[in-house]
Amino acid sequence: MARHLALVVNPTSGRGLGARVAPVVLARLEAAGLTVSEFVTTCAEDVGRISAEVIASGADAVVLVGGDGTIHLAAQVLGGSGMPTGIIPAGTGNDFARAIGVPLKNPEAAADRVIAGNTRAVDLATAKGELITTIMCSGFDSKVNERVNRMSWPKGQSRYTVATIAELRTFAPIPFKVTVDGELIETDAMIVAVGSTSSYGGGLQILAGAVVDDGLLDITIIEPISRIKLLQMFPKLAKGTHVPHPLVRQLRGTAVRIEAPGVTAYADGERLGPLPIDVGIKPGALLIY
Ligand SMILES: Nc1ncnc2c1ncn2[C@@H]1O[C@H](COP(=O)(O)OP(=O)(O)OP(=O)(O)O)[C@@H](O)[C@H]1O
Repeated sequence: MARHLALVVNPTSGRGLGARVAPVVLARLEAAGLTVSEFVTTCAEDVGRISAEVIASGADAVVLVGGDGTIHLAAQVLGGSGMPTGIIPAGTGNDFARAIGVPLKNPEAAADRVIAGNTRAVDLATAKGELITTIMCSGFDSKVNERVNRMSWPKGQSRYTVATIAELRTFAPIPFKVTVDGELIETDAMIVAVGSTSSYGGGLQILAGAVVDDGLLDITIIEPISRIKLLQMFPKLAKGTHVPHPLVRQLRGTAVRIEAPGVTAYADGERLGPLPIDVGIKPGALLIY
């Protein structure tokens, strides 16, 4: 029986990659005999609104063409709905797609996962009444994120490199209180990150080893290290080989509270709000291809 899919496209993702990828994906899905309705978003609000309309319309599945910001917006509606969701990576970071093993640079292969039709449920984190599809960061990384969002130049991934170097000049360790399932850790730290997937910033494995469907949050605390050592750690983050470092602490739990003065947390690359923030987990909240 032909399935009816809704293709929700953020044309601005990946500086226009979303718009370029969408026709390729549409053709692939239709060639496989699927009926596809395409919706191109014109603003951020469209992503949630269209996702809600797609669920109400009785479509069999939704396929998102976009990056982590698009997935975050759609997940607010699709999370807990039971709606099978396909992901076609078209962002700059694509960390959620990376976590669930979707081919990152081959939209036709990503579409083939939808065509194959196998689904599985993955966990989503929760904070401040929002669903988080990747990682909430606080500390050096959220300050870099804040700086990136203020920058108009350069474009793309290199903004992170420029912002990281700029932030390093003034950053000092922050006094954190991290409570994991009732156990309080008080420590100065450079970074406290929590989430259900392993990477942010386009593949930096800050939560190396996180499993997307184990019902647990992973937490990484990077305790005070020199600026030069923090900089040296970044290439290791890309491979996840920073973990054996004695000042990198990894924990798991289901309820996490993070407190620190003057820190704004970011989640899925978007501003979440000032600490303190309680993070929880909704096991199996999103059904993905
Ligand atoms: N037409 C639009 N439709 C949807 N979102 C839009 C639109 N125009 C701007 N946006 C904004 O674009 C943001 C970024 O989209 P997205 O995350 O998909 O791309 P990206 O930033 O290139 O990728 P990544 O987050 O993976 O690095 C969204 O969070 C949304 O706020």
